[in-house]
Amino acid sequence: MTAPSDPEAALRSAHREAGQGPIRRITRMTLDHPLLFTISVVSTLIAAGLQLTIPLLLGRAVDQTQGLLERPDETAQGALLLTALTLLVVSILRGVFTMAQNYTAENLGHRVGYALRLAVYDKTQRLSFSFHDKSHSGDLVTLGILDLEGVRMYFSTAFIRTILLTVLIGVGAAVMVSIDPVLALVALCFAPFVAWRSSATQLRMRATWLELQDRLAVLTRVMEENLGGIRVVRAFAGFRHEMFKFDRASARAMQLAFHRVALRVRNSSAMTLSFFAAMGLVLWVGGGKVIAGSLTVGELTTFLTFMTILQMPVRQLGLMVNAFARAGTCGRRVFDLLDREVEIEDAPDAKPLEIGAGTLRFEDVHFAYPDAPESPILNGVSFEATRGETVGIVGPPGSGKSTLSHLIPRFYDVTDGTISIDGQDIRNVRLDDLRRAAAVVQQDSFLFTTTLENNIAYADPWATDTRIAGAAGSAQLHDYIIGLPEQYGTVVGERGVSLSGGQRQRLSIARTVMQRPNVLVFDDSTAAIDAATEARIRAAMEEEADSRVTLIVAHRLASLMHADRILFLDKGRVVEEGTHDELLAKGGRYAALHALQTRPEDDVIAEMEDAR
Ligand SMILES: Nc1ncnc2c1ncn2[C@@H]1O[C@H](COP(=O)(O)OP(=O)(O)OP(=O)(O)O)[C@@H](O)[C@H]1O
Repeated sequence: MTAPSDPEAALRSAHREAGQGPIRRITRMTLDHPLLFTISVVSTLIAAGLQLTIPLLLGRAVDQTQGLLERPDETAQGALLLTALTLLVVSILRGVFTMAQNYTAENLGHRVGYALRLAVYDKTQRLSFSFHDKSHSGDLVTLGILDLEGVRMYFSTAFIRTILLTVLIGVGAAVMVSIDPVLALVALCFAPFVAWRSSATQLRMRATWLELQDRLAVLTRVMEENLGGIRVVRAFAGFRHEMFKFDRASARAMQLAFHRVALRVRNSSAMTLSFFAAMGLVLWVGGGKVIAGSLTVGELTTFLTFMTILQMPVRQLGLMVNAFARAGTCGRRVFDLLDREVEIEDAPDAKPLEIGAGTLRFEDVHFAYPDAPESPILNGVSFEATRGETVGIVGPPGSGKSTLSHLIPRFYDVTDGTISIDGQDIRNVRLDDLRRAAAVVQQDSFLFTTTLENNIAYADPWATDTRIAGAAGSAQLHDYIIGLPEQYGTVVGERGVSLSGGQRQRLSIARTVMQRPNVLVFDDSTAAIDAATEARIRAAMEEEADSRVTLIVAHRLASLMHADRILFLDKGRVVEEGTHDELLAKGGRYAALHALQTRPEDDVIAEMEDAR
């Protein structure tokens, strides 16, 4: 048995027998806990055996009571007492072993669930952006909760139940046949019908459950979007339309729920009816045999008790079939994710990144997103920047500026060409080293629901207060933070204080600066910050700028015109390159953009039309 939480062992267990069928893999995972597995199976067998002796003991007790009524003596009384005591001991032992079986089976199921939950989380952290671009986060959450639950329940509801039901039904039927084959046939006539009804209904219930799950997912998505876009909804007075959308999804889910209830109730009534009909038949046929003297009252009692005991496992056959089907589908989804190839990870011979002069070089870089290989985004981009240099990247929307910056920390790999740092191809160095050395301040500034301090020190949780305050100072956020009642202890994010767009971006800058990267990329990350604050941020960072390469992607030329070199990107190609003054003198695309941003729009448009 592994320790209650041993992450390494859990991850190994979840990845065993990759590529095999889900049921086989889940069963294999349960075998990683041999002690729990053995206790659970042995307890199940003993509990089932003990349960099967109860009808025999009851039958014997009834015969002994009858004998006592006919001929009361101490021996008969003693025998009845012994049977009663045995019944008591058997019942207690059965309870103890059932308890052991339930506890160990649930315990084992939770360990399997823990291992898979960890492995799923680990995988989603490592899978490349190209995977996350295509996946809906809601679907991953569903997989991480509902599908894992289906797999977790496998051991107790499918595996152990199969052993229990096989022993109870198999041995129970054999014992009845050995007492009276004809009566056994009558007693068991309800079993095939109930087993069929139960299995068929459970499979139909499963199909409707999957549909209900889909409908609930739609409902969640409608709600998520509505809450996420609450400002848009209010601004466009979209309340009625949103209400209609929600009501339609909700009504569909309710109809399906009604259908499921009707299915369950109808099925349960039919099974109960057939069971009592069979019991009536046994009483009728068995009663006749008792009168004829070929069966004792005790034996008839044994039959009736067996039937009561067997009713539960026969009805549960459907649940067992359902548990296998559920574990199969849920397991397939979970293992498909776990078996997914991680496109971007350390090469087998990845080396530590060694920083010397800190030179970043793009050599004839080509790139297309993996899901659209026929639409190249970058077409032969080459440039070089050394420590202390600032490179500005500008160009029309969609020209590939953000894409270019995302290639540096290997969010995606180049399709062709090479990106290197100090001559080391970034695909050949350790990913952790690379991502510590090359950091991107993203366009969207994500805040974790925690304190400002934790948000800023995300990359280095052990950073001193002085460093955190220093980073916030460089990002021009320190003065705002110390004005808050809780200062750096203020909780931000969904359940905390709301920050403005500009403040979020400044926090994002502080977080990245904390990392002291060798290559720092600003991906349009000052768009929500006013020009004066931006200039102050730039001045504050001037000192540290000497220790790294800085790349600035921006639409506002004021953000990058101070750069040592500016690249004008269009359709994934560098169409102009030079300093601000050189590019102005050239009178090309950059100069036109500059004119547009610095002079009245009408003048520039008129000038451009004249030039045509
Ligand atoms: N994850 C993605 N998968 C597929 N295509 C993408 C993805 N991200 C961006 N693109 C496409 O790549 C092209 C370049 O996008 P990119 O964001 O790099 O441009 P950009 O120059 O930064 O634009 P903007 O100035 O508007 O931010 C666009 O056509 C965009 O639709």
